[in-house]
Amino acid sequence: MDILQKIVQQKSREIALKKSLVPPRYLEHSPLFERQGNSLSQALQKSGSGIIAEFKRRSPSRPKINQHSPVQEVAAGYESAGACGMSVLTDVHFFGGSLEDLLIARSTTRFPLLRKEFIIDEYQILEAKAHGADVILLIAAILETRQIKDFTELAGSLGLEILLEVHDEAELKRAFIPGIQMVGVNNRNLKTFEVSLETSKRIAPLIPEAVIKVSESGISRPEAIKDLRKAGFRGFLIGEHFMAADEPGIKAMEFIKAMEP
Ligand SMILES: O=C(O)c1ccccc1NCC(=O)[C@H](O)[C@H](O)COP(=O)(O)O
Repeated sequence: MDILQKIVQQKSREIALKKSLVPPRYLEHSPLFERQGNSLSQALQKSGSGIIAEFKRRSPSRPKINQHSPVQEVAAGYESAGACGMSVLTDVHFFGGSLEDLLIARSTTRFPLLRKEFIIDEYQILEAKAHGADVILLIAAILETRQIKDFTELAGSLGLEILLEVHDEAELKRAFIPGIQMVGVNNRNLKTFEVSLETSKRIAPLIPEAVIKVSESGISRPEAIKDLRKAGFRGFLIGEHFMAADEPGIKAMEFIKAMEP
């Protein structure tokens, strides 16, 4: 069983339990359900840094990244560093994140927030809205095309944008549907955990022109951004490189300054 299959197995158990404890209609009572979303795709379009800075405590490829930084400090740091948005990992079991982290990030900042989660059920989309997300991630590798259509429709009705994540050409071909605002190419091979920015460059020309391209994972040098921009990318999702620092917000600020021409 590969890592995504393990995560999905765990996720199915968690969702069944959550649904029995908090029925979906209760999520709709969250005051955040009325909040108008803040568009990440527009923020990325308006040039700026293009950085989507991630809050990530640990991961299957790196068991200890940062156990000490409070999410409110990191969120405020990323926003004042000039990031276009923030990605918050909400998976508890494999990444040490939580929905509470998302809620705290929301209460601290105004910029767009991505719920970084392994979404396999509509319930998780309602949760994302109820906890202040502006964008959800849909991972092609764990979803049928039908589910991507249904989830995109539900997200749209709630004012949430979609970042569709692909790892290769076949996934892009099968999973991309109109209505998706952003496509993210994940540079991390989830079987070996190796990262290669060449994956982004290879897949970029196949992504429809009108869609915002995001390069995800393994970015640690400001010079890499120049290269990825040339390949057509407007967004750059960076987690480990910032979070491994003592002060992720300061690290992000230095990185964004170093990107300036
Ligand atoms: O990061 C992992 O080890 C991982 C393993 C299995 C599924 C997903 C995983 N990461 C999620 C991500 O997409 C990254 O957190 C994100 O792109 C940022 O990557 P990085 O800058 O390399 O931390």
